[in-house]
Amino acid sequence: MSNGSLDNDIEHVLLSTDQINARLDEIAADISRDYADKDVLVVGVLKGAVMVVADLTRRLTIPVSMDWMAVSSYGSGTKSSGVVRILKDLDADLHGRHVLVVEDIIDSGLTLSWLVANLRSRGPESVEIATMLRKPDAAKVEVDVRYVGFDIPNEFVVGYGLDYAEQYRNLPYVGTLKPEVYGG
Ligand SMILES: O=P(O)(O)OC[C@H]1O[C@H](OP(=O)(O)OP(=O)(O)O)[C@H](O)[C@@H]1O
Ligand code: HPA
Ligand SMILES: [Mg+2]
Repeated sequence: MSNGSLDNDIEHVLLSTDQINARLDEIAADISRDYADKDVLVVGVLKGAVMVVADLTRRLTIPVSMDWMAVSSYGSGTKSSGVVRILKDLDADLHGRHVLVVEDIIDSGLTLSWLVANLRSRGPESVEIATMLRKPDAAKVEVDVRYVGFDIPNEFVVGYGLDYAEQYRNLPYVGTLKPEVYGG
């Protein structure tokens, strides 16, 4: 990890801040239309989804509640362990609610397939998913996603909430890391 600018460790930029913002405008318009007159609970999945939830919900023109869940399947590495742990559960009761799960990325799909099954067992009216990024070539399980920001290649990415060893979440764009960063 460099001591200089945050940008120094980035190999190439996959999605610029402008691209992310333009896509957020479109998805927020879709969600505002689809959920008009519904009692929506936005569930943000900590920690990666913090940026997406903040930027997406501010663009919605409908009232929503927000709640947070923390699950982790990656630890500090770059591969999903497939074992999902609940680190923090929701405060809200899901009975009769329209739940919109917001994620930063669907990679193997293991986290969300597990999470959606878990949330469905709590009696919600509906459960849908919005994700900023998806890696179609990395899918180990199919997850039915209603709103997708961008499909990206099967490379490890950082920024816009996504971390490597808890760093780079605050990059305002999405990029790949230089190989020497993983070298330690
Ligand atoms: O589709 P998958 O292969 O399951 O990967 C996606 C999940 O992995 C990341 O979370 P992580 O466990 O790294 O926690 P974090 O959000 O705190 O970084 C990401 O935020 C998703 O929740
Ligand atoms: O590509 C990724 N980058 C960071 N965190 C992740 N969690 C799943 N996939 C990724
Ligand atoms: Mg992570």
